[in-house]
Amino acid sequence: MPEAVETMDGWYCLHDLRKIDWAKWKKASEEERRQAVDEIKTMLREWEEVSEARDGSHAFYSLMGQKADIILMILRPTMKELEEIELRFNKSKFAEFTTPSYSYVSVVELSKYMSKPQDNPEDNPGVRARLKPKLPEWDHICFYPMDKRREGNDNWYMLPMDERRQLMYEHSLTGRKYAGEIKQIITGSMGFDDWEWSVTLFAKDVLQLKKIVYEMRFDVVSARYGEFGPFYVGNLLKTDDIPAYLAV
Ligand code: VOV
Repeated sequence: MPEAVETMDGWYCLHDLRKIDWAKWKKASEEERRQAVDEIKTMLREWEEVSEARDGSHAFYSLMGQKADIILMILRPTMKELEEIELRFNKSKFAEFTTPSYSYVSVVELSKYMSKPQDNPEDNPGVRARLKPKLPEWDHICFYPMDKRREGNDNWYMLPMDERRQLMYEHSLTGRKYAGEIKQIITGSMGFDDWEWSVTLFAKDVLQLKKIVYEMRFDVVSARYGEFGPFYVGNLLKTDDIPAYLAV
């Protein structure tokens, strides 16, 4: 039986994607709109304080295309805290003008493919920091869920550990070419959501998102074993820019 790789798990993660009901938003009174904007700005400011205290992190972006208008990605030490945030957002004035379009529940995950058997990577402060990452405020985000294929001869879960390790090593070499251009957060979601992992990429230059995903398509681990869900791409929505984004 192939051996399962051990994972290290960090902060819990919720991706919450919503559409804005622009027709309803336009019909709302100026007072209602002001209240909704103030409330969302207050929430974000409070989350910025949580982030500064290193008790969590979040990202807020507007999305391109018609699948959704906004994405909130939030990281917290417990699932309970994620629930409180989701509930608070749902009960806010602003939520009255949104409809849910997609959500994803997972936990920041690093696997031990690259670590030596005698080492405990969690002793390494760099590894611990990656399990509780501060999400970068880079201009662009790309989010998608993915699986490893289990089909006939292309079954990731039937490969021996050494083969999987080698394929992950090759994957890491492609990834490293994008150091400084792309920051990736991989979260595991087996038992939590419909796909096995979520991939969230941050980029300063939006084109680098296309380039890394394209180049990785040729890594055997993606070419042969990768299956992908919907892709979402968007632009940073800074708290101070929210009134302009929502102005009608
Ligand atoms: C910025 C680039 C980048 C870099 C440097 C990088 C490196 C690494 C390393 C070293 C490791 C293994 C150890 C660990 O840290 O877990 C991983 C792990 C993983 N990756 Fe990755 N990845 C990147 C980027 C990156 C991308 C763009 C994708 C999507 C693939 C695509 O085709 O669309 C991805 C996927 C994953 C997944 C799903 C896993 C977990 C697989 C599993 O079976 O456990 N990843 N990844």
